[in-house]
Amino acid sequence: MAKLVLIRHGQSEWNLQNRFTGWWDVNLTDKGVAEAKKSGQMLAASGVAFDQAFVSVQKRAIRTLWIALEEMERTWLPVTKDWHLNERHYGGLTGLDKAETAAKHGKDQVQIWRRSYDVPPPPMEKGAEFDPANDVRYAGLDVPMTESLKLTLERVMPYFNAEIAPLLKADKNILIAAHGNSLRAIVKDLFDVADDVITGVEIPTGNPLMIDLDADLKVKSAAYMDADRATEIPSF
Ligand SMILES: O=C(O)[C@@H](CO)OP(=O)(O)O
Repeated sequence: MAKLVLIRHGQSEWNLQNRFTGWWDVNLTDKGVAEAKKSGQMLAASGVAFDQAFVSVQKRAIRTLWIALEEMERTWLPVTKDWHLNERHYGGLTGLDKAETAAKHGKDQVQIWRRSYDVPPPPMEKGAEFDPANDVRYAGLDVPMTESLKLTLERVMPYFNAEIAPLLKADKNILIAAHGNSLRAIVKDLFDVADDVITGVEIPTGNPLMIDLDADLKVKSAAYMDADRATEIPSF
């Protein structure tokens, strides 16, 4: 049975400041670094032998993975970085304060932008302060201007199915370091979570979710490694 571990990056500077982040490339806080270290220590203690790791092209996830691999004495592990694992693009909300935005547009509207399955936030304006479109790492890509969870899933899952699923089916143990919503997309698909239920699934920062998968990628067991910071796992 293959093991798949999903780690959401440790606390980021904009998690701490309560700002919509999306594709903006913010760093980890000291607390985020500590969460990543603890993740690595728990993964080392689990004794699982990982074959490969995957990560987005955003430094909060890359650093989380690197710090965890350091703790595991596994910095030599093959790592694939790919933008398909990026956080969902937060459109025109990127950089704004979540509480101020709720005060301006109403809590309900902000909750729809944050957690509805298929309503994307207002699009990013071209050339706006936090528009990543001209970032060299995205050269040649049709960078989205906004993404709902549904749109995020539609870019994450074809990548997962093409690049990661075959490894899991071949019984390889895989580590993925990514983001609240790119991981929510993977969880939705693997656990077959309904559209109106996935919106209530909150993946904690820096807390590895260890999943056992059979050869058909059916979930056989799943648990957060740091039980004190665990959230509810969807049924399977
Ligand atoms: O700001 C973001 O990019 C995400 C993750 O931190 O926030 P939310 O909880 O609204 O999905």
